[in-house]
Amino acid sequence: MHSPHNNGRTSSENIGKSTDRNDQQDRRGAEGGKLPVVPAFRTLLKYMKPFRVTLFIVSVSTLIAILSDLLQPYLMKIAIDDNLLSDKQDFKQLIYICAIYFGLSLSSFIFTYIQNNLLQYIGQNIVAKIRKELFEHISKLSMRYFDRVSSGSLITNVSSDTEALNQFFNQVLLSLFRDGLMLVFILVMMFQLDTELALYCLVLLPIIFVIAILFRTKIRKAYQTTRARLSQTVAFVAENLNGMQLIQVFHQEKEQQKQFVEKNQSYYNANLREIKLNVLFRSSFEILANLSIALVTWLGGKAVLGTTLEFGVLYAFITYIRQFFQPINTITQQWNTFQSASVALSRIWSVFAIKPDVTDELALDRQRQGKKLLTKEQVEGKVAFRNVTFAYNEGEAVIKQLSLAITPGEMIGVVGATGAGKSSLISLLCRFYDVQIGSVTIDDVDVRHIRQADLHRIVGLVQQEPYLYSGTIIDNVRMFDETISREAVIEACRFVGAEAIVERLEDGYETQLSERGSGLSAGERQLISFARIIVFQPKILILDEASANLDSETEQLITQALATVSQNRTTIVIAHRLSTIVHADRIIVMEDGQIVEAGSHQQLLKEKGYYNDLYTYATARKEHVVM
Ligand SMILES: Nc1ncnc2c1ncn2[C@@H]1O[C@H](COP(=O)(O)OP(=O)(O)OP(=O)(O)O)[C@@H](O)[C@H]1O
Repeated sequence: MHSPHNNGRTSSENIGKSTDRNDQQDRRGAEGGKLPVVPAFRTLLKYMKPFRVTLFIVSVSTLIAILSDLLQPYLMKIAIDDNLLSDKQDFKQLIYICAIYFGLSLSSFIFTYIQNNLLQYIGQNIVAKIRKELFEHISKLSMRYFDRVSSGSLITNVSSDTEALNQFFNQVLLSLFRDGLMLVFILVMMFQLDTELALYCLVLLPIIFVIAILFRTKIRKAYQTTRARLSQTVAFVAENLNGMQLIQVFHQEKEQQKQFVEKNQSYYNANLREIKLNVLFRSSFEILANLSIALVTWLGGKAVLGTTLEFGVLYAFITYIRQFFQPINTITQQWNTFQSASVALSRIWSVFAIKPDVTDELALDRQRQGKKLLTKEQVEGKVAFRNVTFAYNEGEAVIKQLSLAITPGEMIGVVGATGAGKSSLISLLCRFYDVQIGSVTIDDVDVRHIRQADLHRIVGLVQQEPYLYSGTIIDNVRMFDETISREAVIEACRFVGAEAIVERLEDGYETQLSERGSGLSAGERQLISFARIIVFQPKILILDEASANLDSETEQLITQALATVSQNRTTIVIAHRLSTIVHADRIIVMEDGQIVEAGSHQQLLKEKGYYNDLYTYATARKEHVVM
């Protein structure tokens, strides 16, 4: 039986399948780079708006830092031509020049520090905000979305894609700001010093651009391949961690390791190619820079010897050429970070663009029309499925024209062969999915007219494999809701009979649990989630009973706990062991998305149908039926 939350898709077969899905998604993600870059960054501007003033301070600081840097060679030129190589011997002016030089270095340091920190502050804030919104958005998406997209892909979206954005702010934006302005100013200074030499240097610009464009396309492709392969590797690891038990049980370790080695190798190859291209690109720039210095030394040197150029000017010029290549190098180096950021942005926005299938629209419409919404406080607990048809995939109905009316406080047991549609039925009541035909109502109100937040307070679900979060037992029972007191949690555990189990643990209620509920058996985890129910007091309780064989002591505890928590509460139990539901008010038997038998235990035995066969089989084997 599948729990409605995870849909039970964790077979080793499915691990492979969802990795394939992932591959497709990653390929789509890699192609995301082809999406228009401008709209992707325009949306980002919206996030930058609140930081307008800070951005202004960053611009001013950048300007001051650049000017401080660029005036230094000019100052040296004055020192060389007016003092060192002249007859004036003006020591006082030389000291002034040195003092100003030091002052400029200090100013460059201070304003670069301010600019870097402020830009980082803006970047970190925006990335944290996007990450938070992305997580919120993903948590609101419908189960249909999680059926399609693997968790590995989403982990990549929330972690590495937002990290790529982080680098965009730390590196690209900083470089565009600082190095772009620096280039312009260096050119101005060069023309100011000597127009002819400056024009020779300008000749290099087209060559630089040709090299940049040549490499740009190649590096971009290499980068996209690297990222797509990294996502595939991360997704593969995530899938494997989720399905580790199955992998070990089915001795799939070697096969999975083989697949991982292949993925790892292809990621390694892609990485190496990207690195090689980058190194080649940078080296080409070094050669060009050195070539132009040699050219200027040759041309300028001749002019100095012919006394048409002052030595100080040549010195300053050569310094500017070094400084000229550095920003170009940095900007072009940032090109792939920029590429990765635009791919990441496209992927992030495409997740944001997905709208949940299940929404509060109809409930909000009702509210707008001034009608009262159903909340937990008013609910009596009447549940009805009216002529419901539901399909996960179009044309493949798994619930077929099913009708079922449950009175407040009634306890219903649901049995049926695997795939009969039991979990799907309760998924519809919890509104993990919406029906295609018919309706599901609570107290005669369609669940689509109840706000999801209210619905999930009205309907409490104990899953087949209850999910436990990283945290203490107290946290897990009260679901991190600090308004619920520790005493209330302890009382709830006592009420459902989980007290003895908790007290057996070394740290008692403070025992740290993990995702897989470390140290607790399936039955014990269910008892903990019964305590959750008591704490949150839903009006309708759904129990997807654990299919694992429980020891008779835990099973007895669970049966007692169920009897306790189901009192005065509409309860639906998907039963794997008939012993749990023998005393139910009504038992329904499902087959192929329909109810084929319904009645009390005694009535169903008399009917001599499926239920009777099941029960006879169980008693003949003197064990509880596990389906
Ligand atoms: N998320 C899903 N996407 C597509 N098909 C699904 C999904 N979940 C379940 N199904 C299919 O719907 C049908 C009913 O499944 P459901 O889980 O409701 O049955 P069940 O009676 O609870 O079975 P089991 O006891 O094995 O969990 C099955 O054919 C199943 O393969």
